[in-house]
Amino acid sequence: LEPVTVAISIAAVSALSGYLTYSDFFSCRFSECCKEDRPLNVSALKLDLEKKLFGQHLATEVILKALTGFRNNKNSKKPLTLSLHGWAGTGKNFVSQIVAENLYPKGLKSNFVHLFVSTLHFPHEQQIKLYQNQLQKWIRGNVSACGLSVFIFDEMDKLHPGIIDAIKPFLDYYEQVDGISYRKAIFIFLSNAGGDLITKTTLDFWRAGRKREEIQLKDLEPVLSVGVFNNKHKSLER
Ligand SMILES: Nc1ncnc2c1ncn2[C@@H]1O[C@H](COP(=O)(O)OP(=O)(O)OP(=O)(O)O)[C@@H](O)[C@H]1O
Repeated sequence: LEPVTVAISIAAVSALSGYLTYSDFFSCRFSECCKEDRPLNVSALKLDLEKKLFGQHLATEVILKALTGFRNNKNSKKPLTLSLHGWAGTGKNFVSQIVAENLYPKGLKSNFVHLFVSTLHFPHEQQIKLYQNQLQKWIRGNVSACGLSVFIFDEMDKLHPGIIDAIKPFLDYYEQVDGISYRKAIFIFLSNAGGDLITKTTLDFWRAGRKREEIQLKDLEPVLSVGVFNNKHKSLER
């Protein structure tokens, strides 16, 4: 290449990138953008969880740590998977909404946040094959459009094992699946399973005169893994 040609190419490239940045700025101002590299505002998420979510010190701690680590890691090896357990009305959907809003201002209404409710979206056992295909297409299509897509599955305890099998390939350590990388995606699973075991542990702490805030994840994990995952959720563990 002659020097003049190079200079023109460079000028053209910098003008083009200037134009792209400019148009990106405007399009993101007026419509929603998927900014995979935008850093997570950790203080805002912390404040939101501490101010809005009541009595769930473990969920607050774990979610904050997991999301911060995941979003700060430029080389995550697999998607972030969070599994939230508890009785009805303990705030699992509420906390997912807080997480979604901290990733995308539109929260659950964002084009990049997808909420599935087992009994609503996958009601008929005889349609499992169709659901599997549609769900896999949906996940694939949305992650290829936005790597930082969020998928929330409510009522996991009512989800057909076939649907869990359809989700599983996206959760593993793969560089790419069919040319798409799922390593920046976030999957949140909500379940009532184990709610009774969590309540029993909490009651045991109370009977022993210990504070609720003293309960640690290690007090619940063994109980949940034996009581929940070794039972109904075998297919998620496989
Ligand atoms: N820990 C909490 N802190 C603050 N508000 C809460 C909490 N738990 C529940 N709520 C309030 O109750 C509403 C219902 O809770 P939510 O739907 O999140 O419960 P859930 O655990 O998802 O229940 P389900 O298992 O029935 O889906 C929330 O929108 C929120 O207003």
